[in-house]
Order: sequence, then C-alpha cells, then structure tokens
Amino acid sequence: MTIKPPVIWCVGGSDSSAHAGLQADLRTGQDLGCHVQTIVTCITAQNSKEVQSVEAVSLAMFNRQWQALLDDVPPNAIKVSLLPTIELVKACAHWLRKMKADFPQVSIVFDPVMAASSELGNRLQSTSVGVCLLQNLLAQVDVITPNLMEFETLTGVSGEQSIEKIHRQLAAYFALSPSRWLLKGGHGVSDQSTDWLLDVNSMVGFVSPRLSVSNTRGTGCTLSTALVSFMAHGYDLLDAMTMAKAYITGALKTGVQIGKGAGPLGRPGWPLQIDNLPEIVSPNMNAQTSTNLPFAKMDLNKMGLYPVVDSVEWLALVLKQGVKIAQLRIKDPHDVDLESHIQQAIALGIEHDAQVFINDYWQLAIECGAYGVHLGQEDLDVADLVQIQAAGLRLGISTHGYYEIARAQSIQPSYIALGHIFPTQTKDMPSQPQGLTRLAHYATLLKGVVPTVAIGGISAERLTAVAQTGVDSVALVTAITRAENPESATRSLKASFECRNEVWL
Ligand SMILES: Cc1ncc(COP(=O)(O)OP(=O)(O)O)c(N)n1
Ligand SMILES: Cc1ncsc1CCOP(=O)(O)O
Repeated sequence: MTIKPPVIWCVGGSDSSAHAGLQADLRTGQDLGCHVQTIVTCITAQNSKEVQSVEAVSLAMFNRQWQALLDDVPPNAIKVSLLPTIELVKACAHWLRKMKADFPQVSIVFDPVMAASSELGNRLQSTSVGVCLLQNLLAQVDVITPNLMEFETLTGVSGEQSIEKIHRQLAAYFALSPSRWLLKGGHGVSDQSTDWLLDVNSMVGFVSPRLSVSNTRGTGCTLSTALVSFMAHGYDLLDAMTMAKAYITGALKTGVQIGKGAGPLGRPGWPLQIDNLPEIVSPNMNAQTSTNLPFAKMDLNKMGLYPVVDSVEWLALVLKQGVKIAQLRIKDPHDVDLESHIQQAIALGIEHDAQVFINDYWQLAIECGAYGVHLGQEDLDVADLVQIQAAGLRLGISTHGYYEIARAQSIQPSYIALGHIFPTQTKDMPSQPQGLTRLAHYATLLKGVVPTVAIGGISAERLTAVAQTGVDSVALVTAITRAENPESATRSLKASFECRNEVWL
C-alpha cells in the first residue's frame, strides 16, 4: 500500500541558486516525506555570493496560485517566508485568515525572511515592508521563526539580553496573539547555538553545539520547513521543534561546497542520529535534574518482558514465572502499608535475582535500598535526581515523543520508556498513541545509547510486532493481570519476546 504524504504549502521566493528559498523548501519537505506545493511570491536572481535582483509576482498571480491550490486539496500545514511587497503581505494575511477559519487544524509557520545570508547586496525586502509584517501576519500564524537580526528589526527588542528579559519584553505581542516565537540562535557567537521557543507561559531552549562549517546557505529556510514538515506529520510543536533542530544539525554537518560563496546544506533524512538531538533547557526547569552523571546501568540480559503490577502478590506471581524486570506501581500514596510493600518488593527482587523498579516513591525507594525507580515527566519536575543518582539507584523515565526523549536523554537515565504505543484502558493518557512507526524510529535513535522499554496497550497479539521494532523491553499491565491464566500468560509472553531475539539477533 502506498502511504499518502502530508501536503505542505510553501509561500515564498524562488532562489535561482537553489541554496535557499522555495527550492530549499522543496528538497527539505521531500526529504521528510511531505509533498510540497508552492505559492511563488517573487523571483530572485541570486547565486551563492549575492542577491542581484528581486521581482515580485503580481497580486493577481499571487491570488491565482492560492485559489488554484485551494480548489484542489487543503494542506496539512503552511509555511510563509519571503513577502517582498506590502501588497503581498496584506494579500497573504487575507488568505491565512481564510485558511484559519475554514481549516483550523492547519498549522501555519511564518519565517520572516528579510535578507539572504550571502556576502553582498543581500536585502530581499525593503524596510517599509518589515514594519507591516507583524501587524498583518502575527495574529494568523502559530509560530514565527525570526533569527536575531529579524527579531530586532521586527520588534525593536535587543536579542543581546537574557532570555528572561526578552520574554518580558514580548508581553505586548503575547497579549495581541497566541503565536509562539522561535528565536533562532544561529547567528549568535557563543559556542552553542540555542533556539528559544517562547510563549506567554514558557521558555524552552533547544541547544546544539555551534558547528564550525561554511556551507550554511538556507539554514533558516530549512529549519522552518523541517518544522512545518514535522507538524504536517502530526507531531506537536515541542516534538516537531526537537526534530527540526536535530535535522538542521545533520544538514549543517553534510553541507556541500557549490559555488564561490557559502554552499547549501545537506539533506540528512529523518532524524535518527542521537548525536544530532538537541539538549533541552529552560530557566524554569528543576535544578535537581542536572546530575551531570549517568545513572547506574541496567543488565541488558535481564530486560525482555517487563510486567508492571500494583501489589506485592502480583509481583511474586510474575517473578515466579522467571521475568527478570518488573515494577511495583501503587497509585494510592495514602496506602498505610506503602513502605512495607516497597520493602517486600525489594526482597522479592533479590530472591528472584530480578531488576525491580518502584514507581513514583523515590524517597522510600532510596531509604529501602531499591534496585531502581521509575518516574514520569511530571515527577521529574519535583524529584531530587541528584539524590537518586548518588544513592546508586537505577532510573527509568517515561517519555511520549522526541521532546521528552531529548529531555530524558540529557539526564542519562538507566532506561527510557516509550509510550503509549497503542490505546490503553489502564490509564487516561493526554497524548495520542504513538504507533509502531514512531516506536521503531525511537528504538533506532536510542539503540546502543540507552535501553528502551515500550509500554501501552501491548497485548499477546501485538507483542511480536512491538518486539521487532528493536526495543529492549516490553512493559505491560492488563495483558497479564486480565489474562484468564496470568501465570501461563506471563510465561508465553516472555517466550514470544525472547523468540524475536533468536530471529533478529
Ligand atoms: C515502564 C514504564 N513506563 C511508563 C510508565 C508510566 O509512568 P508514569 O508516566 O510515571 O505514569 P504512572 O505509572 O505514574 O501512571 C511506567 N509506570 N512504567
Ligand atoms: C502506566 C502506563 N503508562 C503508559 S501506558 C500505561 C498503561 C499500560 O497498561 P496496559 O499494558 O494495560 O495498556
């Protein structure tokens, strides 16, 4: 079966060198499995060294392109970049308003291109146009992605201040429009390149090492098109941005020298290289999360089937079937026997030579000398990871997508859980099931870096397909606790997981 790619519309200028502009957008979208359709705003005569001439298309032709595409198929997402005249800015605002009203689920990213990064004569747009961009477009877009120069020109706010100060000065814009600001750090001078995603309540930084490379043409176009492509695939903004940053790092590493100036970026494909994943930072993050030291390692030979159970009785049952990793997940913090249950769970783990994790209660887990603790994303904001690490406990962390994986990975945990893969009855999940394709991508990204555990809706029928994605372990609740015969279900689930090892390794 052929899978239909998501459709993105790129509204911008033709770059005759094809290093940037719509030509770069086409290559990026295609590299990321999207079908790119274009609305040309201008033709530019440029090469790798200079912009020689810019000629806007007529208003009539601009409108005809929108209408022609709209008559056919609506897009999954839209990227707007170079708008060379006030007339085209206003027309674009009109079309975006219409798109937002008729197709509210369509994501819109605005990359306010004003100049090319070539060496000479690089202006693409007159200053008078810049002034009207925010006025007309900000209310219609989900994300605006200026670089430092564009940011300063558009807002008059200096980019040379702390991110907290910049955030405070954007208050007036947040009051006008809920659009997020992605302030790109590519033109900065520090040895790290941080892109800040800002909204009224939060500041999240995506940090990569600043690479000393010279083939950097089209970096801004490529980043915003990668962002819009991932959004078109249905990733939420934080995941899409994490992936876009990983993509641009890969693209910068694979740039090619074509022409006498800076050459174009490479097109590295779906981001599956752990080295390219950004570090996630935020001024509001729990300071206790940065231990800077890895957590104690798991025994990879004792992963496989990972039952998650809510009582010591269940734990004893599964361990007796020979599983070597399990979790005690008691959701009632007022359970009067909590400490005793945790002690019994630890004793069972020792008796069966198994890796037993305690969900949530990290202080008790430390006090009682547990093998490890499992924490969710919200727990990370309050737990003292430094203490857990210093006590030598293993740490497992729940994640639900690329952003949380990047955040978890910088903590260097003992394993990363990936969920939920299928719909589950066991827990109300705020996010959508991830499915097998995403799981396989995560497993590839993390292979050999940190052990992985898949969780959520995994039944006997689905186990083989999950195991074949390459995850190290499969966590499940109801496939065991609701089985007619939980003992034999545990043994047979364990055997099915282990048999993928024989086939695949
Ligand atoms: C192996 C494994 N993966 C994920 C979870 C979920 O943990 P968390 O996000 O903390 O949610 P609750 O379990 O607390 O509902 C898990 N327990 N184990
Ligand atoms: C605790 C948890 N975290 C993510 S999904 C899930 C529940 C898994 O239960 P089941 O295997 O019954 O779907």
